[in-house]
Amino acid sequence: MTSELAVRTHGLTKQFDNQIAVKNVDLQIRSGEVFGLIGPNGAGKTTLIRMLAAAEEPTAGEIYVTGERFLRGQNNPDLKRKLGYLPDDFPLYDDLSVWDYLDYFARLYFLKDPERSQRLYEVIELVELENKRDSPIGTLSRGMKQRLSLARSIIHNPALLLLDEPVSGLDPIARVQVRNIIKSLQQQGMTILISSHILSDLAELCDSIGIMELGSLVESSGLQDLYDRSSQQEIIISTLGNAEDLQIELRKHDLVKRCEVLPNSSSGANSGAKNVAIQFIGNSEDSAALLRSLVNAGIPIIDFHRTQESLENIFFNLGYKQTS
Ligand SMILES: Nc1ncnc2c1ncn2[C@@H]1O[C@H](COP(=O)(O)OP(=O)(O)OP(=O)(O)O)[C@@H](O)[C@H]1O
Repeated sequence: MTSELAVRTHGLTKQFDNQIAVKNVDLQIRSGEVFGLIGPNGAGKTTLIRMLAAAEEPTAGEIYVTGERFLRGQNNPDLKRKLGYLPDDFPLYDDLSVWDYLDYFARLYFLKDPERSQRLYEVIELVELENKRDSPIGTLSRGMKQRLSLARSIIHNPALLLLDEPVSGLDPIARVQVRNIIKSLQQQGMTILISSHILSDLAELCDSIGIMELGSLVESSGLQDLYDRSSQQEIIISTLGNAEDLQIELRKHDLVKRCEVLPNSSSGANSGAKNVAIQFIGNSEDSAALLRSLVNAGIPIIDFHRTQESLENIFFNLGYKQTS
């Protein structure tokens, strides 16, 4: 991943009549990262994505994609070629076959044979629709249709892929398939912005998270940074010594907020060990420093296990409303 920015917006604003849908958004997405956009219904996610996709003209502000500025009121063809966009309601044509549908869009991007056919084979393999290549779209399951839409949005190998609710309405297996495709695309170097109400999916996929509320981007940071800042971590520490010695050492640390000796486990690899659960408010480096100091104090640690709060809990802890 490079530190170059794939997306940069400055003061991006969209007003519909009396309604400000997106308010003064400064967004930065690094090249090669998967950026998750979350927020309650009506927060402005779709409007923001539509402006980035050049499907909606901003009322004010600027958009740069891979350093190139969108010019207001112009067609920006070169810039649009860098973008792939999967809206949440893109129409499919039931009578067309998978191949003909993708071929149609490949031609719109002026892909010429033999590269065009090669690209079609490539994306059909990526979205695992090889055995449906000649099937009419109307006969595909919902999950297959969504994978086909994803294939359509990347047919021209865009630098930036914008996905608006790509897993909504899909069953768990279909969601995993879409997630795996997104991971493959990231490995190929694509930058991906994805909005979703399914925070567990985003937690698995994203490098960074942006939170929108009432049109504003109220949070934008690396996922790990968000966890470090916002989550109340629990750490389970197991010692071969006695629990009191461990507790005495733990109480010397300001970042340890609660300390509780757990009942002994009578089976498993750690049977006989004493387990202590602590509430810890530090980041990853702080927990590494805590472990180091316990070892240096001569406590015979055999396990030190951080549990991570879910992204959903963090979202609620930050005071935001239900997302779906
Ligand atoms: N074309 C439009 N005309 C008028 N108002 C609009 C239009 N599009 C969106 N809005 C309003 O802008 C606000 C933001 O809507 P948007 O669809 O961007 O939110 P969202 O975060 O994507 O919501 P959801 O999670 O429900 O998809 C809402 O109040 C919506 O009613």
